[in-house]
Amino acid sequence: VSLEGFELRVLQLPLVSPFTTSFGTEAVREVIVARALTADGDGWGEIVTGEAPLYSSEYTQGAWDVALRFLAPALLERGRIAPEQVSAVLEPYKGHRMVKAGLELAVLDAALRAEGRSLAEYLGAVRDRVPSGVSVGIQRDPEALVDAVAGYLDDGYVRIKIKIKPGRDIDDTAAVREAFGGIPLQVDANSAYTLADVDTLAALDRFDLLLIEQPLQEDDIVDHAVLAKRLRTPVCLDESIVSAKAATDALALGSAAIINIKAGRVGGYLEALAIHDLCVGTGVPVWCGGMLETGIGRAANAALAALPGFTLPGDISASARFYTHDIVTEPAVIEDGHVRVPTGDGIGVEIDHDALDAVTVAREVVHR
Ligand SMILES: O=C(O)CCC(=O)N[C@@H](C(=O)O)c1ccccc1
Repeated sequence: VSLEGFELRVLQLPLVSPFTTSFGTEAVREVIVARALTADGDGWGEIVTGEAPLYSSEYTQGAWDVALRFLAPALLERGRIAPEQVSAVLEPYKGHRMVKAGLELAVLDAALRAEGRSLAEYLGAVRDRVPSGVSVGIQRDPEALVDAVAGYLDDGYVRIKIKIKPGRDIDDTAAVREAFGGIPLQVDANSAYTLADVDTLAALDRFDLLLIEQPLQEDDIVDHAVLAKRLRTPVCLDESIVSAKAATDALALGSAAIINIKAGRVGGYLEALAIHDLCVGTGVPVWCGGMLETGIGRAANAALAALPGFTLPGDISASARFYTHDIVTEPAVIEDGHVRVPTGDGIGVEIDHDALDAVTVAREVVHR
Protein backbone atom coordinates (compact mmCIF):
# COMPACT_ATOMS: atom_id res chain seq x y z
CA VAL A 1 0.00 0.00 0.00
CA SER A 2 1.00 3.62 -0.43
CA LEU A 3 0.96 5.12 3.08
CA GLU A 4 -0.24 8.70 3.45
CA GLY A 5 -0.77 8.96 7.20
CA PHE A 6 -1.82 7.36 10.45
CA GLU A 7 -4.63 8.45 12.74
CA LEU A 8 -4.29 7.39 16.38
CA ARG A 9 -7.09 7.58 18.94
CA VAL A 10 -7.06 6.82 22.66
CA LEU A 11 -10.36 5.23 23.59
CA GLN A 12 -11.85 4.78 27.04
CA LEU A 13 -14.47 2.04 27.12
CA PRO A 14 -16.32 1.39 30.39
CA LEU A 15 -16.36 -2.32 31.32
CA VAL A 16 -19.70 -3.95 32.11
CA SER A 17 -18.17 -5.08 35.42
CA PRO A 18 -14.78 -4.48 37.10
CA PHE A 19 -12.18 -6.98 35.91
CA THR A 20 -9.73 -8.10 38.62
CA THR A 21 -6.51 -9.96 37.90
CA SER A 22 -3.52 -10.69 40.10
CA PHE A 23 -2.11 -7.29 39.17
CA GLY A 24 -5.12 -5.05 39.75
CA THR A 25 -8.67 -4.09 38.85
CA GLU A 26 -9.85 -2.32 35.68
CA ALA A 27 -13.24 -0.62 35.39
CA VAL A 28 -12.44 1.21 32.17
CA ARG A 29 -10.41 -0.19 29.27
CA GLU A 30 -8.09 2.43 27.81
CA VAL A 31 -6.82 1.32 24.40
CA ILE A 32 -5.40 2.89 21.24
CA VAL A 33 -6.93 2.42 17.79
CA ALA A 34 -4.70 3.00 14.76
CA ARG A 35 -6.02 3.89 11.32
CA ALA A 36 -3.70 3.59 8.33
CA LEU A 37 -4.53 6.23 5.70
CA THR A 38 -3.41 4.95 2.31
CA ALA A 39 -4.01 5.75 -1.35
CA ASP A 40 -5.78 2.38 -1.52
CA GLY A 41 -8.15 3.10 1.38
CA ASP A 42 -8.06 2.89 5.18
CA GLY A 43 -7.02 0.03 7.45
CA TRP A 44 -7.65 -0.44 11.18
CA GLY A 45 -5.52 -1.86 13.98
CA GLU A 46 -5.59 -1.95 17.77
CA ILE A 47 -2.75 -1.26 20.24
CA VAL A 48 -3.72 -3.37 23.25
CA THR A 49 -1.73 -1.58 25.97
CA GLY A 50 -3.32 -0.86 29.33
CA GLU A 51 -3.37 2.47 31.13
CA ALA A 52 -0.59 1.28 33.50
CA PRO A 53 2.36 -1.04 32.77
CA LEU A 54 1.00 -3.87 34.92
CA TYR A 55 0.61 -6.71 32.41
CA SER A 56 3.90 -5.85 30.69
CA SER A 57 6.15 -2.80 30.43
CA GLU A 58 3.97 -1.23 27.73
CA TYR A 59 1.30 1.32 28.67
CA THR A 60 -0.98 3.64 26.73
CA GLN A 61 0.82 6.98 27.13
CA GLY A 62 4.14 5.34 26.25
CA ALA A 63 2.60 3.65 23.24
CA TRP A 64 1.11 6.95 22.12
CA ASP A 65 4.51 8.65 22.37
CA VAL A 66 6.56 5.97 20.63
CA ALA A 67 3.96 5.59 17.87
CA LEU A 68 3.75 9.31 17.09
CA ARG A 69 7.43 10.14 17.47
CA PHE A 70 9.16 7.05 16.08
CA LEU A 71 7.15 4.15 14.68
CA ALA A 72 4.53 5.88 12.51
CA PRO A 73 7.10 8.31 11.06
CA ALA A 74 9.43 5.37 10.22
CA LEU A 75 6.63 3.71 8.25
CA LEU A 76 5.50 6.95 6.59
CA GLU A 77 9.08 7.63 5.47
CA ARG A 78 8.89 4.38 3.50
CA GLY A 79 5.70 5.50 1.79
CA ARG A 80 5.02 2.45 -0.40
CA ILE A 81 5.18 -0.63 1.85
CA ALA A 82 3.89 -4.20 1.93
CA PRO A 83 2.43 -5.44 5.26
CA GLU A 84 5.14 -8.10 5.39
CA GLN A 85 7.79 -5.36 5.49
CA VAL A 86 6.37 -3.49 8.50
CA SER A 87 8.16 -5.47 11.22
CA ALA A 88 11.55 -5.10 9.48
CA VAL A 89 11.10 -1.34 9.15
CA LEU A 90 10.23 -1.10 12.86
CA GLU A 91 12.86 -3.59 14.08
CA PRO A 92 15.51 -0.90 14.86
CA TYR A 93 13.15 0.37 17.59
CA LYS A 94 13.36 -2.08 20.50
CA GLY A 95 10.31 -3.47 22.26
CA HIS A 96 6.92 -1.72 22.06
CA ARG A 97 5.51 -4.87 20.47
CA MET A 98 1.86 -3.94 21.12
CA VAL A 99 2.39 -0.69 19.21
CA LYS A 100 4.10 -2.49 16.33
CA ALA A 101 1.27 -5.03 16.25
CA GLY A 102 -1.39 -2.32 16.05
CA LEU A 103 0.35 -0.41 13.26
CA GLU A 104 1.08 -3.62 11.34
CA LEU A 105 -2.55 -4.73 11.55
CA ALA A 106 -3.73 -1.34 10.26
CA VAL A 107 -1.42 -1.64 7.24
CA LEU A 108 -2.37 -5.30 6.72
CA ASP A 109 -6.10 -4.47 6.93
CA ALA A 110 -5.73 -1.68 4.34
CA ALA A 111 -3.78 -3.96 1.97
CA LEU A 112 -6.22 -6.87 2.30
CA ARG A 113 -9.28 -4.64 1.86
CA ALA A 114 -7.67 -3.23 -1.29
CA GLU A 115 -7.01 -6.78 -2.55
CA GLY A 116 -10.49 -8.01 -1.58
CA ARG A 117 -9.01 -10.73 0.69
CA SER A 118 -10.07 -11.65 4.22
CA LEU A 119 -7.49 -11.79 7.03
CA ALA A 120 -8.70 -15.34 7.78
CA GLU A 121 -7.90 -16.52 4.26
CA TYR A 122 -4.57 -14.65 4.26
CA LEU A 123 -3.47 -16.28 7.54
CA GLY A 124 -4.61 -19.77 6.51
CA ALA A 125 -7.79 -20.20 8.55
CA VAL A 126 -9.39 -23.65 8.30
CA ARG A 127 -12.56 -22.99 10.32
CA ASP A 128 -15.44 -20.55 9.90
CA ARG A 129 -16.20 -20.33 13.62
CA VAL A 130 -14.06 -20.81 16.75
CA PRO A 131 -14.96 -22.13 20.23
CA SER A 132 -15.39 -19.33 22.74
CA GLY A 133 -13.65 -19.47 26.11
CA VAL A 134 -14.17 -16.85 28.78
CA SER A 135 -11.80 -15.28 31.28
CA VAL A 136 -13.29 -14.69 34.73
CA GLY A 137 -11.70 -12.12 37.04
CA ILE A 138 -11.05 -12.65 40.75
CA GLN A 139 -14.35 -12.19 42.57
CA ARG A 140 -15.20 -11.06 46.10
CA ASP A 141 -15.07 -14.67 47.34
CA PRO A 142 -15.39 -18.24 45.98
CA GLU A 143 -19.20 -18.12 46.23
CA ALA A 144 -19.31 -15.00 44.03
CA LEU A 145 -16.94 -16.74 41.61
CA VAL A 146 -19.34 -19.69 41.34
CA ASP A 147 -22.18 -17.27 40.54
CA ALA A 148 -20.10 -15.53 37.85
CA VAL A 149 -19.08 -18.85 36.27
CA ALA A 150 -22.72 -20.03 36.29
CA GLY A 151 -23.65 -16.95 34.27
CA TYR A 152 -20.95 -17.56 31.66
CA LEU A 153 -21.89 -21.25 31.36
CA ASP A 154 -25.49 -20.11 30.77
CA ASP A 155 -24.13 -17.83 28.00
CA GLY A 156 -22.71 -20.96 26.37
CA TYR A 157 -18.95 -20.52 26.94
CA VAL A 158 -17.21 -23.83 26.30
CA ARG A 159 -14.16 -23.20 28.50
CA ILE A 160 -13.75 -21.32 31.77
CA LYS A 161 -10.50 -19.57 32.75
CA ILE A 162 -10.31 -18.17 36.27
CA LYS A 163 -7.73 -15.71 37.49
CA ILE A 164 -5.81 -16.78 40.59
CA LYS A 165 -3.26 -15.22 42.95
CA PRO A 166 -1.74 -16.25 46.31
CA GLY A 167 -4.61 -16.73 48.76
CA ARG A 168 -7.21 -16.90 45.97
CA ASP A 169 -6.32 -20.14 44.24
CA ILE A 170 -7.13 -23.51 45.88
CA ASP A 171 -10.50 -22.60 47.46
CA ASP A 172 -11.66 -20.78 44.33
CA THR A 173 -10.71 -23.64 42.02
CA ALA A 174 -12.27 -26.19 44.40
CA ALA A 175 -15.51 -24.18 44.53
CA VAL A 176 -15.79 -24.15 40.72
CA ARG A 177 -15.02 -27.87 40.46
CA GLU A 178 -17.53 -28.64 43.23
CA ALA A 179 -20.27 -26.58 41.58
CA PHE A 180 -19.79 -27.56 37.93
CA GLY A 181 -17.98 -30.90 37.85
CA GLY A 182 -15.64 -31.68 35.00
CA ILE A 183 -16.13 -28.60 32.80
CA PRO A 184 -13.07 -27.52 30.73
CA LEU A 185 -11.29 -25.32 33.30
CA GLN A 186 -7.94 -23.54 33.45
CA VAL A 187 -6.31 -20.95 35.70
CA ASP A 188 -4.24 -17.83 34.98
CA ALA A 189 -1.85 -16.48 37.59
CA ASN A 190 -0.43 -13.57 35.58
CA SER A 191 3.00 -14.12 37.14
CA ALA A 192 1.78 -13.87 40.75
CA TYR A 193 3.85 -16.80 42.12
CA THR A 194 7.50 -17.78 42.48
CA LEU A 195 9.22 -21.17 42.76
CA ALA A 196 8.79 -20.86 46.53
CA ASP A 197 5.04 -21.44 45.92
CA VAL A 198 5.58 -24.81 44.23
CA ASP A 199 3.57 -26.70 46.89
CA THR A 200 0.54 -24.45 46.40
CA LEU A 201 0.79 -24.79 42.63
CA ALA A 202 1.20 -28.57 42.90
CA ALA A 203 -1.96 -28.70 45.04
CA LEU A 204 -3.88 -27.51 41.94
CA ASP A 205 -2.99 -30.82 40.25
CA ARG A 206 -5.99 -32.51 41.88
CA PHE A 207 -8.44 -30.34 39.91
CA ASP A 208 -7.62 -31.86 36.49
CA LEU A 209 -7.08 -28.44 34.90
CA LEU A 210 -6.44 -28.00 31.18
CA LEU A 211 -3.41 -25.86 32.07
CA ILE A 212 -1.96 -23.37 34.49
CA GLU A 213 -1.09 -20.10 32.74
CA GLN A 214 2.03 -18.01 33.47
CA PRO A 215 2.45 -18.92 37.14
CA LEU A 216 5.87 -17.29 37.51
CA GLN A 217 7.63 -14.03 36.58
CA GLU A 218 6.48 -12.37 33.34
CA ASP A 219 9.93 -12.60 31.72
CA ASP A 220 10.96 -16.02 33.03
CA ILE A 221 11.59 -19.17 31.05
CA VAL A 222 14.11 -21.10 33.21
CA ASP A 223 12.12 -21.26 36.47
CA HIS A 224 9.02 -22.33 34.54
CA ALA A 225 11.02 -25.31 33.25
CA VAL A 226 11.94 -26.24 36.83
CA LEU A 227 8.31 -25.83 37.94
CA ALA A 228 6.92 -27.83 35.01
CA LYS A 229 8.81 -30.90 36.21
CA ARG A 230 7.05 -30.62 39.60
CA LEU A 231 3.50 -30.31 38.29
CA ARG A 232 1.11 -32.71 36.59
CA THR A 233 -0.94 -29.82 35.18
CA PRO A 234 0.51 -28.60 31.86
CA VAL A 235 2.22 -25.19 32.11
CA CYS A 236 1.10 -22.63 29.53
CA LEU A 237 3.08 -19.43 28.96
CA ASP A 238 1.63 -16.03 28.03
CA GLU A 239 3.68 -12.99 29.11
CA SER A 240 7.05 -14.77 28.71
CA ILE A 241 6.50 -15.56 25.03
CA VAL A 242 7.23 -12.20 23.42
CA SER A 243 8.48 -13.58 20.07
CA ALA A 244 9.01 -16.69 17.98
CA LYS A 245 12.52 -16.84 19.45
CA ALA A 246 11.15 -16.85 23.00
CA ALA A 247 8.76 -19.62 21.97
CA THR A 248 11.66 -21.65 20.54
CA ASP A 249 13.66 -21.18 23.75
CA ALA A 250 10.69 -22.08 25.98
CA LEU A 251 9.98 -25.27 24.03
CA ALA A 252 13.69 -26.19 24.00
CA LEU A 253 13.86 -25.88 27.80
CA GLY A 254 10.52 -27.58 28.45
CA SER A 255 9.14 -24.39 30.06
CA ALA A 256 5.77 -24.68 28.36
CA ALA A 257 3.63 -27.55 27.13
CA ILE A 258 1.08 -25.10 25.72
CA ILE A 259 1.41 -21.53 24.42
CA ASN A 260 -1.13 -18.70 24.60
CA ILE A 261 -0.61 -16.66 21.42
CA LYS A 262 -1.49 -12.94 21.53
CA ALA A 263 -0.63 -10.93 18.45
CA GLY A 264 -0.20 -7.74 20.51
CA ARG A 265 2.27 -9.32 22.92
CA VAL A 266 4.49 -10.75 20.15
CA GLY A 267 4.52 -7.73 17.84
CA GLY A 268 1.85 -8.64 15.33
CA TYR A 269 -0.27 -11.22 13.55
CA LEU A 270 2.61 -12.25 11.28
CA GLU A 271 4.84 -13.07 14.29
CA ALA A 272 1.82 -14.83 15.83
CA LEU A 273 1.53 -16.91 12.64
CA ALA A 274 5.25 -17.80 12.89
CA ILE A 275 4.77 -19.00 16.48
CA HIS A 276 1.72 -21.01 15.40
CA ASP A 277 3.72 -22.67 12.62
CA LEU A 278 6.62 -23.42 15.00
CA CYS A 279 4.24 -25.01 17.53
CA VAL A 280 2.36 -27.03 14.92
CA GLY A 281 5.75 -28.33 13.75
CA THR A 282 6.59 -29.53 17.26
CA GLY A 283 3.10 -30.75 18.25
CA VAL A 284 2.57 -28.04 20.87
CA PRO A 285 -1.09 -26.93 21.24
CA VAL A 286 -1.75 -23.20 21.08
CA TRP A 287 -4.78 -21.04 21.84
CA CYS A 288 -5.60 -17.39 21.20
CA GLY A 289 -5.35 -15.13 24.25
CA GLY A 290 -7.26 -11.87 24.67
CA MET A 291 -6.50 -8.36 25.83
CA LEU A 292 -10.10 -7.16 26.21
CA GLU A 293 -9.97 -6.08 22.59
CA THR A 294 -12.55 -3.92 20.89
CA GLY A 295 -14.29 -5.36 17.84
CA ILE A 296 -11.19 -4.56 15.75
CA GLY A 297 -8.78 -6.81 17.64
CA ARG A 298 -11.54 -9.29 18.46
CA ALA A 299 -12.23 -9.83 14.73
CA ALA A 300 -8.53 -10.30 13.98
CA ASN A 301 -8.18 -12.73 16.91
CA ALA A 302 -11.08 -14.82 15.58
CA ALA A 303 -9.26 -15.14 12.24
CA LEU A 304 -6.03 -16.14 14.00
CA ALA A 305 -7.83 -18.66 16.23
CA ALA A 306 -9.20 -20.38 13.10
CA LEU A 307 -5.75 -21.69 12.13
CA PRO A 308 -5.21 -25.47 12.44
CA GLY A 309 -2.81 -25.37 15.43
CA PHE A 310 -5.27 -23.47 17.65
CA THR A 311 -6.70 -26.66 19.14
CA LEU A 312 -7.71 -25.21 22.55
CA PRO A 313 -10.56 -22.70 23.03
CA GLY A 314 -9.26 -19.14 23.18
CA ASP A 315 -10.22 -16.06 25.21
CA ILE A 316 -12.47 -14.94 22.38
CA SER A 317 -15.60 -13.95 24.20
CA ALA A 318 -18.58 -12.02 22.90
CA SER A 319 -18.08 -8.28 22.89
CA ALA A 320 -20.88 -8.06 25.49
CA ARG A 321 -18.70 -9.93 28.01
CA PHE A 322 -16.79 -6.67 28.47
CA TYR A 323 -18.62 -3.83 26.74
CA THR A 324 -22.15 -2.47 26.46
CA HIS A 325 -21.18 -0.72 23.19
CA ASP A 326 -18.46 -1.83 20.80
CA ILE A 327 -16.90 0.37 18.11
CA VAL A 328 -17.76 -1.91 15.20
CA THR A 329 -21.13 -2.23 13.52
CA GLU A 330 -21.38 -5.97 14.22
CA PRO A 331 -19.94 -6.80 17.67
CA ALA A 332 -18.81 -10.42 18.20
CA VAL A 333 -21.58 -12.60 19.64
CA ILE A 334 -21.45 -16.10 21.08
CA GLU A 335 -23.61 -18.58 19.15
CA ASP A 336 -23.77 -22.18 20.37
CA GLY A 337 -20.49 -21.67 22.24
CA HIS A 338 -18.67 -20.26 19.21
CA VAL A 339 -17.71 -16.92 17.65
CA ARG A 340 -17.91 -16.54 13.90
CA VAL A 341 -14.73 -15.88 11.88
CA PRO A 342 -15.33 -12.70 9.83
CA THR A 343 -15.35 -13.38 6.08
CA GLY A 344 -15.33 -9.78 4.82
CA ASP A 345 -12.27 -8.08 3.30
CA GLY A 346 -9.40 -7.37 5.69
CA ILE A 347 -10.40 -7.84 9.34
CA GLY A 348 -13.96 -8.12 8.04
CA VAL A 349 -15.66 -5.65 10.38
CA GLU A 350 -16.76 -2.08 9.78
CA ILE A 351 -16.16 0.79 12.19
CA ASP A 352 -19.16 2.43 13.87
CA HIS A 353 -17.81 5.99 13.59
CA ASP A 354 -20.35 7.51 15.98
CA ALA A 355 -19.54 4.91 18.64
CA LEU A 356 -15.82 5.45 18.01
CA ASP A 357 -16.15 9.22 18.43
CA ALA A 358 -18.17 8.75 21.62
CA VAL A 359 -15.31 6.91 23.38
CA THR A 360 -12.39 8.84 21.85
CA VAL A 361 -10.52 10.87 24.47
CA ALA A 362 -7.49 11.81 22.35
CA ARG A 363 -6.79 11.92 18.61
CA GLU A 364 -3.74 12.70 16.49
CA VAL A 365 -3.04 12.39 12.78
CA VAL A 366 0.47 12.16 11.34
CA HIS A 367 0.98 12.63 7.60
CA ARG A 368 3.87 11.83 5.29
O1 LIG B 1 -11.04 -12.23 27.05
C1 LIG B 1 -10.25 -11.27 27.10
O2 LIG B 1 -10.03 -10.49 26.17
C2 LIG B 1 -9.45 -11.11 28.38
C3 LIG B 1 -8.62 -12.32 28.59
C4 LIG B 1 -7.69 -12.09 29.76
O3 LIG B 1 -7.90 -12.60 30.83
N1 LIG B 1 -6.65 -11.27 29.55
C5 LIG B 1 -5.69 -11.10 30.64
C6 LIG B 1 -4.52 -11.98 30.42
O4 LIG B 1 -3.60 -11.93 31.25
O5 LIG B 1 -4.56 -12.79 29.50
C7 LIG B 1 -5.38 -9.64 30.75
C8 LIG B 1 -4.39 -9.04 30.02
C9 LIG B 1 -4.18 -7.65 30.15
C10 LIG B 1 -4.99 -6.92 31.00
C11 LIG B 1 -5.99 -7.53 31.74
C12 LIG B 1 -6.16 -8.91 31.59
